[in-house]
Amino acid sequence: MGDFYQNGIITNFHNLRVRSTEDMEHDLLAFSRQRPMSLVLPSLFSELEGPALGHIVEELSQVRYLSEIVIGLDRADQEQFAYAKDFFGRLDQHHRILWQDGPKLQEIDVLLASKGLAPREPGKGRNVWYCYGYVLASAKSEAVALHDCDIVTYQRDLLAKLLYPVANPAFSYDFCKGYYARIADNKLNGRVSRLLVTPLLRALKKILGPMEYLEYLDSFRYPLAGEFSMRTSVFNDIRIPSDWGLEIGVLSEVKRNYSSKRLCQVDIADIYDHKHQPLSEGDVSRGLSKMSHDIIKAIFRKLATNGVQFNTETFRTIKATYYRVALDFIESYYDDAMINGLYVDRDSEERAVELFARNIMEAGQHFLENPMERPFIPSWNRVMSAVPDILERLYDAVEEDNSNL
Ligand SMILES: O=C(O)[C@H](O)COP(=O)(O)O
Repeated sequence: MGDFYQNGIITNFHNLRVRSTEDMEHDLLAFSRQRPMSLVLPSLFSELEGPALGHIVEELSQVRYLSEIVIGLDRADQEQFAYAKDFFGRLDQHHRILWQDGPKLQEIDVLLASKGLAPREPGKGRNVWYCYGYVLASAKSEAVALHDCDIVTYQRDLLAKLLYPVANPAFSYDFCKGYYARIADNKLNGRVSRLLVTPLLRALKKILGPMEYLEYLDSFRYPLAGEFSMRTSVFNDIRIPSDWGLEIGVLSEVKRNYSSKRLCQVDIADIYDHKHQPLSEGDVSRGLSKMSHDIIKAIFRKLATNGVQFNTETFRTIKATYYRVALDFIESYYDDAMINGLYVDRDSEERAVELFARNIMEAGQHFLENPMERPFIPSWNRVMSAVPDILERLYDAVEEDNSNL
């Protein structure tokens, strides 16, 4: 059994392992009458052929409290879209697939691009953004959860725990982030979260002194978790990055719009494993190197909007401080792994930290040279004011694509 520690910044929902999934689902079914719920699944076509998604669909088809499942399907041609319809046909719930590369959704993208409002980069952020647009358009839910499609350890209680805080009408939470331990094959995973994000936040706190934003980000136990839930209206007014800065960007935006009393995190799984990307040390456009670059930039950009001034010297100091903090973290992770009978490869941990330290300098330099770079997708509120019938158009396009589901 875990602990029941509260960090005093956002509410932490623990798993004290005294309640069954069925009992929680029973409550959720009752809540759904007052507060209907949706699930968004951002997926690459390749994930339909991967080891996780088949089982996720099997688990989901036992869930009774969802009004709608919205699948964002990226990188699929016509034949693959037809295959996807069949694949997701096993879901009992009302569900829709957004065929992102299909002609109808591309037409909408072209329309938005002509007004400078379309997401500029492909990726998960873009996929999620269109899915939320569809959730707003279909107006079937008041609470919406999102999780990745590569979770090989998926159990349906993950979804129940994730939705509960925003679905219970007696609670006042608008946003909830999931957390867990990433462990597989007797190893600690979660390299970017453990070895970049937390040590970088601690280094920034050392250098910049107390800052509410840094305390807030640091209060999340797994800031990069791809699993979160929110009241549907939250999405109207947030701007998300289209790149790997998505998770940090969402946390920053909900902080900007809501009191921290309305934000929370929840323990959603005992263990969690997913598809692992290579470190890609030699290539900043791929793998964890690209991911770390995007995340570092997202944090620096947000600090700049909080009044922090950066120059090359600041980035050098951040890099050096980060490096020292991260090495101490490696020690702690190593010992924590040992006491749990797990394994940590110190050499690859140190190589990851060296790469992230280099990327702090590079991302910092990039930030200085491109101060106006904005990977943000506009909020749906802005898009709806520029193209008043956009939600109807999106809804109709998706309905037509899914007409024979
Ligand atoms: O969450 C993370 O830190 C990144 O997604 C990398 O995760 P991994 O080390 O488990 O592949």
